[in-house]
Amino acid sequence: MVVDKNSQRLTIAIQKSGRLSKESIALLEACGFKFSLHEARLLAHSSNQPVDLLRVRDDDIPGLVMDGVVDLGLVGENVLEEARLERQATQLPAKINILRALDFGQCRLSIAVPKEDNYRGLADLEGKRIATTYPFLLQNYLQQQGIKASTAVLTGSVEVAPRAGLADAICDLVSTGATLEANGLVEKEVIFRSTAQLIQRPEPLTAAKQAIVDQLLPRLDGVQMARESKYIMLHAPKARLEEVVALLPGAERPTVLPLQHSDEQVAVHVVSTEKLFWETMEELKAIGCSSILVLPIEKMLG
Ligand SMILES: Nc1ncnc2c1ncn2[C@@H]1O[C@H](COP(=O)(O)OP(=O)(O)OP(=O)(O)O)[C@@H](O)[C@H]1O
Ligand SMILES: O=P(O)(O)OC[C@H]1O[C@H](OP(=O)(O)OP(=O)(O)O)[C@H](O)[C@@H]1O
Ligand SMILES: [Mg+2]
Repeated sequence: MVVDKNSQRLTIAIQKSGRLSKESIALLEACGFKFSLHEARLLAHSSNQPVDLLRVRDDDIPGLVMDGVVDLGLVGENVLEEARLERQATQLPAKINILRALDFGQCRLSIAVPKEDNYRGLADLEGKRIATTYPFLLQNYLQQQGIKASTAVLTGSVEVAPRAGLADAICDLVSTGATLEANGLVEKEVIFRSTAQLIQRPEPLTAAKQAIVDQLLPRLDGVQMARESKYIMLHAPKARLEEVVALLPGAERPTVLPLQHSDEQVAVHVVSTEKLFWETMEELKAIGCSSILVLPIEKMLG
């Protein structure tokens, strides 16, 4: 399979199978692209747009985009930054356009040590060996902190390295912390915070491809904004309207409607840009609100 660099079809590289795969496809589909995916195939065509998906290991995505082999990529910032540092060190082109930070793939790259260690601070890592998949991000951090430590580069199962006698500490991705805990490790230093990113190759796109990106970005913003927002409807006592609005996060301009057969109560409709917690709903009820409905929003534009 060869990706034709001069094709008029916009090529987007995504992770084939892993933490970002499902959400990458779901996001592009929510933006209106239709794909028919065959598990074994690397390339998937969109049936309704001149767009192709290239499904690869996430480590390959930054290089493919930086070299202009594909036009766009969806990849974790951790993998992107690691590739950028590695390419800078080896004098390879490392330019990239970051188009958007995305709302999935949130994790952090942290240094963790065995729980029985009496870790007092970074200075304890001086002269030690740290196992990691991200040697450039790690060495960059250690250098900034003035610490000299060696690295053992592992592409997987980093968390077993201390027990296996391969390293004194690890530097790996953490989300819930369950992997560290299961391996008797404790998180000590967060060195990088990451989320998935939409990236574009550095050279300008053809007008036809640029037109697709110009259409994609507002749709993507709309999808992400809608995912964070809720449509809230409730009945509120007219006399306590100000208190009600103050309780609703991000709802500065509510629609207030009269209710038939009621002078004291009004209907309030708002789009709230933040999560609405049970506690807030209970407070609304306590000041006399009723029929409180919280609805998901599918799409938002302008
Ligand atoms: N626990 C996590 N929670 C949330 N996001 C994560 C988590 N672990 C990793 N990620 C993000 O998802 C990306 C992909 O993680 P995954 O574990 O699938 O990578 P991988 O094993 O290197 O996959 P590949 O086979 O494509 O190389 C990571 O680079 C990171 O940005
Ligand atoms: O803090 P936690 O919620 O436990 O998540 C952290 C784990 O998640 C990732 O691995 P993943 O589960 O994607 O599998 P992999 O190691 O096979 O890539 C990462 O490499 C950690 O091992
Ligand atoms: Mg990988």
